[in-house]
Amino acid sequence: MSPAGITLADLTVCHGRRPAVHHLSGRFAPGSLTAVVGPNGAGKSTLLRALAGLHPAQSGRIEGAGRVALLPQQSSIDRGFPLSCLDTVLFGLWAEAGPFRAIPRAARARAEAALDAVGLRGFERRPVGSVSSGQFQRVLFARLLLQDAPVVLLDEPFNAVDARTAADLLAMVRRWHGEGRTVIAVLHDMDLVRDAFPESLLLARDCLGWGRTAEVLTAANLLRARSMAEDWAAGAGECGRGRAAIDAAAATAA
Ligand SMILES: Nc1ncnc2c1ncn2[C@@H]1O[C@H](COP(=O)(O)OP(=O)(O)OP(=O)(O)O)[C@@H](O)[C@H]1O
Repeated sequence: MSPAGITLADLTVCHGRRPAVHHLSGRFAPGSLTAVVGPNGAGKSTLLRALAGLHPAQSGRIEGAGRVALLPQQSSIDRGFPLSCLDTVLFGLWAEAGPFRAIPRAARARAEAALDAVGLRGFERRPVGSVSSGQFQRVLFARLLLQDAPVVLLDEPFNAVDARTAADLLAMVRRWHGEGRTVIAVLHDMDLVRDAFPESLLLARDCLGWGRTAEVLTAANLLRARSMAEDWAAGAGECGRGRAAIDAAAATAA
């Protein structure tokens, strides 16, 4: 697996005119394992979607993301579609194969192997609407396995799963890290982050810290993130720095 690093250069990502990620600069080193943490509404999911190319930058740049595999938040997925577990895994190849091409037999075999690897052998034909939350999260991890991307983006991967499933999925995350993939996960469990994630990015729209987890997740930083969230609950403003100011800042830095 050739390692992929991702650089963010003064990245701002908006919903409408409101910034969800605000002038974020830094680098996910190749092969790093980073937790993205912060209060509700801090911009974590928006950042992941931008890294996956699903949400455009308002200003600034994302460099080097290349081929990524995204695990979206489970709550954002409609399981009402009559799709089988195997088809859901195969869905991961649509970006490469296109929606109207036949799925090669080898890909089907790989998808079956991926379901097997996450402990769901025999679930191939089960409709995704009929499996539990934890089983569905395993299906989504199987999809990531099939995608086999150098960058893996995980949005709250251990939400609504039991301890056994969380341990199995965390083992998979550690394996990806060991294989040299760049892994970025949105998480709320600070104990887990401190225990298993060497790097952290603390976001509250603005970046409050990015680096070694112990240095980022200080009591002072976490308190500041919380108070920023309380401030914006009263009403988020537009980005105060206009295009001209951004260009001037970039020119000064160059
Ligand atoms: N589709 C959307 N349209 C408008 N605003 C949105 C949309 N999605 C998110 N937002 C807003 O953007 C901000 C950041 O949302 P985002 O989902 O990225 O935060 P988050 O840190 O992932 O939150 P959480 O921890 O609750 O999942 C929030 O204020 C949210 O209300």
